[in-house]
Amino acid sequence: MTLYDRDRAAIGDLQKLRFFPLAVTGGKGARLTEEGGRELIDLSGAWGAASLGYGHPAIVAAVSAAAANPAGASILSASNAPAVALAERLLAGFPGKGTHKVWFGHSGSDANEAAYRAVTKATGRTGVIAFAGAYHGCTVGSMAFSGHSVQAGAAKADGLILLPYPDPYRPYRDDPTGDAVLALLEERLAAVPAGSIAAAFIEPIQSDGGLIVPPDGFLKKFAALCRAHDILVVCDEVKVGLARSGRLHCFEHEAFVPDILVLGKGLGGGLPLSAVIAPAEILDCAASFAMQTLHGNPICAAAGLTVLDTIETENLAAAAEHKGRLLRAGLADLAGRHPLIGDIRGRGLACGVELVHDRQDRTPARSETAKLIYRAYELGLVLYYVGMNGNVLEFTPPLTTTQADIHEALQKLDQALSDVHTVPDTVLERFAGW
Ligand SMILES: Cc1ncc(COP(=O)(O)O)c(/C=N/[C@@H]2CCCCNC2=O)c1O
Repeated sequence: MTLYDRDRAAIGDLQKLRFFPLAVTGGKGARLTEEGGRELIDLSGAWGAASLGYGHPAIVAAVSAAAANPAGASILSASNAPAVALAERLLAGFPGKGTHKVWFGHSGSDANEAAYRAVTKATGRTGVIAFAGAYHGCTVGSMAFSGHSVQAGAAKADGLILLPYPDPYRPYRDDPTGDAVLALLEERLAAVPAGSIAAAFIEPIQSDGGLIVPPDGFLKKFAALCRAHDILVVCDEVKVGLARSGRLHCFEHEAFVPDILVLGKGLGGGLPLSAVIAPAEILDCAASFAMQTLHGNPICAAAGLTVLDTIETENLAAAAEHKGRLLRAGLADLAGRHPLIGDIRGRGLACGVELVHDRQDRTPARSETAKLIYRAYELGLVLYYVGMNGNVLEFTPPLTTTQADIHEALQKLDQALSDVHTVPDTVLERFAGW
């Protein structure tokens, strides 16, 4: 039996989001090694979690040292040096006014859920604003204010106001500025009792909803409108934060500062680690309220400290900005030869390529997208798709990806685009995708 066959026999489908039979035995840099030794370039970086790629020497050294002399295993009932140091580092890099503190978790889901539960507890308000297409997590609490189609069946939060995300390529009410979304929010707020909304959750680039960069100025106007109604603004930067967008924090592109920042994925450099940075009065509103045994694990915290150090020492925000421009320029070159490419967008190394049947009517090319990433896998690329129409290639490679990796990946993608129509429909029957 192959490794993938053993996976199918031993691990349930519950947590699988599969597009092709990738079974990994190792990794180095931006490359994964399959059983049998084939190397693939990972353009997803494990959905953005492998921020420093695989086997980064600094991570290996930090995790090995922490594992050899672990400062306990949790922050719940004993403090530990790595977690305290990481909290201090995160606060030093957050420009929020007043006193903020940190909550540590394992995932973006538990962090968003903790943020939601804490703001409703601290304010006594139950309402929450969020966006269609938003993926804030896969726990009951984080699904309650997520708007992605994959969580459509989940129970939604009482008083949830779900807005269309301002998408310049598919603009709500044909308004590319996003002002029509703000007008809708004003209408929805007028229809609820004043002071009933606790917080608004927004991704500064909506990732699983289609790697959508909002129109310039939207985030700042959205935050101002929320604050005019005394509504806390929560930025979910689990995927696009921590240098990926070309700035340390993605919100910096819009010169506004959220009240609460949620981090995850790349914070752990491939280990399970998330964090919420929020005003002390929110995170001190109760004790033993949002806890899991291994929260604040010192080995994961050591990894987090190394990620932040490496972002600084290797200047990874500027690197992401530069390499992202190279990537998008290469994708634009491909668009000249492949009409399937309808739109190219992103900031830094958070890029999206929307595939359409026709550039005029922009009908989503869902089937071709699934076939393309399957063919790309056969050619040696790991690349997944996102979007409410399942037609947006998502590029969130390790921030340490080299220019040579990008060049080689673009060549393989060029070939995959040429080959899409050779991929039989039957291939997709084995993989559920989104
Ligand atoms: C902006 C944002 N916020 C929170 C989450 C949830 O993070 P976890 O999957 O670490 O719980 C995510 C997770 N996104 C999904 C994870 C499941 C597989 C599909 N691709 C993602 O990136 C996210 O993108």
